[in-house]
Amino acid sequence: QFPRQCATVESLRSGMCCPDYFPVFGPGTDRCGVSTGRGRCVQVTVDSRPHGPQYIHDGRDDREQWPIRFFNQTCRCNGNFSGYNCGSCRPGWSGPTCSQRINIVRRNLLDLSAEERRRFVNALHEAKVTIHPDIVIATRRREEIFGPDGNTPQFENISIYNYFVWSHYYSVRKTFLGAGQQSFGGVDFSHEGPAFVTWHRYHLLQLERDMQNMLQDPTFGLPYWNFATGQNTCDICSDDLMGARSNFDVSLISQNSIFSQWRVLCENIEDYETLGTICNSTEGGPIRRNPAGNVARPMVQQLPEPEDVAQCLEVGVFDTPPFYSNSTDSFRNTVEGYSDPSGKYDPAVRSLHNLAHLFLNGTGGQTHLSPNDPIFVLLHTFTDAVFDEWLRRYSADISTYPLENAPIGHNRQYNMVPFWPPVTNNEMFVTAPENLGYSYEVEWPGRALRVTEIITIAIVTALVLVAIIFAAATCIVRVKKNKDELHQPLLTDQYQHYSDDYDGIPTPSQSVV
Ligand SMILES: O=C1C=c2cc(C(=O)O)[nH]c2=CC1=O
Repeated sequence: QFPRQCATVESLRSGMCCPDYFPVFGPGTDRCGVSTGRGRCVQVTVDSRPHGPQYIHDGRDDREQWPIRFFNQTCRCNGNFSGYNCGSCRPGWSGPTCSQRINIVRRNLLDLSAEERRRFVNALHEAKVTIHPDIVIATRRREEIFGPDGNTPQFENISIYNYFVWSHYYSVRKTFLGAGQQSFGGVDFSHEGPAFVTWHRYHLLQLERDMQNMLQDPTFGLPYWNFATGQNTCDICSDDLMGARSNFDVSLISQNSIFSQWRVLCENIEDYETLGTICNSTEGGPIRRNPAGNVARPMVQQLPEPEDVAQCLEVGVFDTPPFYSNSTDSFRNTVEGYSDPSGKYDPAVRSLHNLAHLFLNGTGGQTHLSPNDPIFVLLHTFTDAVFDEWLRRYSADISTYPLENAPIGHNRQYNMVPFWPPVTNNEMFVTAPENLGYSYEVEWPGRALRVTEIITIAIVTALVLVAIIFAAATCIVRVKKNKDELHQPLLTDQYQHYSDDYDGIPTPSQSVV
């Protein structure tokens, strides 16, 4: 969440997090790369518009008006410069002056060659075991951030992949209300609201960027899992991809997969909730996964259908009041999966993204843990591909993205929790190829016809056929009539013939047909 340089008593006390880019003349002399025009240190802007009624504990949570409880000054970068010290480029740009356009292609995981699959799996594992070069995480709430002695900032190093896991946990954690009091769960900074799509988009961009830097490969792109197969099997759960099922325990991953060795972060949810602590970088047990194995909930034993994606893309309004998990006719609530694929809200339904999570039936199906299963990355790139297609089809119409009264964290101008430097939901509401430097190699299913459409087409076809038959019959009758008229001898000729050689028996030319 915060740059290592800012995890100090001085930085926290001053509220300034503007690290140097290249401090030739000593610390603090090149904040935000100011000496080379990269950026400068400015006041943080926070969203102070009202949030929706779901959150009732204002003043009790560090994530309110993010990131003001920790820092009120940050770098603002010029042009295409970006990052915590303006030392990197905005997504879609590269080069020493960030003036070269780049486009990263996100492909279907199943289309990767054997060598590409191997490289992707290895890259994920490297991210799991490589300490994040820039970022550290807070392991205590702001109230306790200086530690028991009041002078020891409570931050920890974390690996690149585990930071991805931790960010998701931090965004969904309950609000601690004090020892002996039940933590408040009616809060989620990344789900059940319009920020669902923008938050997860930035979450993926950040992992992709971190992995590009780690691999020193600026072309590295995260693949996607097209989970809308309608099947009751996980087609990417093979040992060359996300790991097959173990032969020894149905809910574990095969030992032939590196992912069987991964250990899960943020498992001790009861501790965090009762003690008011925060998940740290300590890992616990293995990833659990039992696709289609939830016998108690048959509805989540089958993945979404291709048709569901097609239908969801027909929902033309981005979000609808109350901008929550009970919104109806909302594209966001439909792709998130609280509405049925046509957009109708139904509390009993789980579809698209939610259904894919629940189908996994294990670590990947529990919100505070789900990114621990690497399938999360692929499930969300596909969800993001659907969002991007929606943005393309509807010209990124942001008019129904609420400026206020969305659940806390979800207003258009809210800085997404817990990212640093501050980035608003707004900034992710743009088409990816043109604005964020990546695109999806994907073909969208055509939409099957509705019953009313089938009936209309049948009626129109029948009417057209009747019209054609009628026209043809009229034509035939006319032609026949014309022919008859042509073959009808003139009366005078007839008289002539009869009078010329009449012998009482008409010749063939004289017979009347
Ligand atoms: O990790 C997640 C797990 C989820 C479960 C549901 C549900 O609909 O019950 N939704 C989820 C979202 C997640 O991100």
